[in-house]
Amino acid sequence: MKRLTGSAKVISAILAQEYAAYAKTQDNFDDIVAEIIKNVRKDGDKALTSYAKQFDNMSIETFEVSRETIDQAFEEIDPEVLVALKNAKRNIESYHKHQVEPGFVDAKTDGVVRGQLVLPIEKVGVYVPGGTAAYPSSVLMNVLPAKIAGVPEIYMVTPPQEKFNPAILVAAALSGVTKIFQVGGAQAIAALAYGTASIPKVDKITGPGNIFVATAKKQVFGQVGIDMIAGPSEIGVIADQSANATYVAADLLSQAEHDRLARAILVTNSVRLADEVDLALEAQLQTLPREAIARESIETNGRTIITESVEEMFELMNELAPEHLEVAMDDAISYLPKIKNAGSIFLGHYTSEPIGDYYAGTNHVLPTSGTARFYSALGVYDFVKRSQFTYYSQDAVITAAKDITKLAYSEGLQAHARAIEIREGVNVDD
Ligand SMILES: NC(=O)c1ccc[n+]([C@@H]2O[C@H](COP(=O)([O-])OP(=O)(O)OC[C@H]3O[C@@H](n4cnc5c(N)ncnc54)[C@H](O)[C@@H]3O)[C@@H](O)[C@H]2O)c1
Ligand SMILES: N[C@H](CO)Cc1c[nH]c[nH+]1
Ligand SMILES: [Zn+2]
Repeated sequence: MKRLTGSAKVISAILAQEYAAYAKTQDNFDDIVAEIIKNVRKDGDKALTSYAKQFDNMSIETFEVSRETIDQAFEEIDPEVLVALKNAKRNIESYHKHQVEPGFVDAKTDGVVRGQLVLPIEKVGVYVPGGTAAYPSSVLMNVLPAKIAGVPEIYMVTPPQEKFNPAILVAAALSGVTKIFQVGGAQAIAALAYGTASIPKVDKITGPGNIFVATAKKQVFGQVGIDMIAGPSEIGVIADQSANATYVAADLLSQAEHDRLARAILVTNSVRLADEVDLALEAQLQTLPREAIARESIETNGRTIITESVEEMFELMNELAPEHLEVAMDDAISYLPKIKNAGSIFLGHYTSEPIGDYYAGTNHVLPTSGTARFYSALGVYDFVKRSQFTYYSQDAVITAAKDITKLAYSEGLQAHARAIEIREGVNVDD
């Protein structure tokens, strides 16, 4: 991988420059996606049919996946995959149940009740990627937290396929999706945001996808809610001389194989480890069925950053704010307090990132492109909203009236003051 060495300050400046160059390349995607969204708003299903032909090479007239096709998937699924899906489902549910927020009532002051209701969002659209790989695991990661939150209508979209991987449809049925539509890319996001004759308009869209999907979610934000920018996968590994180079290379490649635009970054204070990881990467790349994708990702976006100290390893990784962060060091748990920005953290030599992709129960829909500075892993909290409520008795209003009216007059807002004064019995015509 391309190597960056020097002081943390120098490397940080190089990374900032590289990021600025990368951000510029986004302009092109912005324009392509804006055009797709405009056409879906204008032509609805007709545009979806035309994009399915153009981008997925499929002739699609009916977007909803039929009950018979889903039933057939249960006949076809490998029984061991079915068991694994059910075990993953159990782990995802048990982890996400901790995220349920109860709301509260505060009634300590006489005549005053305040509180917060936590209410499920009513209609959610979940994107399940399916361009170059199938993602049944992403079905579970999107839908199960929505179900736990109590969302009544969950619409799943995924790119059309000549023949669906049965696990995608089975995962959708097991987790309780309302309807599945075969439509992918930016056009699927536009359809969920604005609605078409076939696809319902939803309140919020969640889920990961490639650069077209991530850019479309950014562009429809405001028309609908979105969970985050969950674009091409990323992995950052912090490793010292105690790390196993073969393991580190395998984990870097686990994310590189997702997408040519995926990003794998090793930060280490050991030149020996960096050299060994480079050798292991080459050896393992040659054996991967998705070598072309992984190689392009590693050669274009992969970086090995060599620092002088452990402190600098964490400082630089916190600046990168990767989607996934592995700490491949002895006593890894003790470094947790040094981590400020990362979507999902994997601690220790044996905690390989794919454990989280499939099985641990933590969510794999995660913020990318440095947005882990302010976004979190998808969770039950993404599928609810909070409504405040207030009750004041007449006595309570009279007690509070002086403060409220003073504040209203100080803002020059007489109608606000009047709304209180008439409840105190003041004659507002005076
Ligand atoms: N961040 C996360 O949480 C997370 C989780 C899982 C997967 N991912 C990412 O999801 C992505 C999956 O990508 P994918 O491509 O396999 O599936 P995808 O479903 O995201 O994208 C496929 C769709 O992209 C559209 N598309 C392809 N080429 C296009 C073009 N030239 N112009 C316009 N639209 C085009 C097509 O509509 C196609 O159906 C990867 O980037 C992977 O890293 C991210
Ligand atoms: N690593 C992906 C998130 O970036 C999730 C995933 C699903 N399947 C395999 N991996
Ligand atoms: Zn993965």
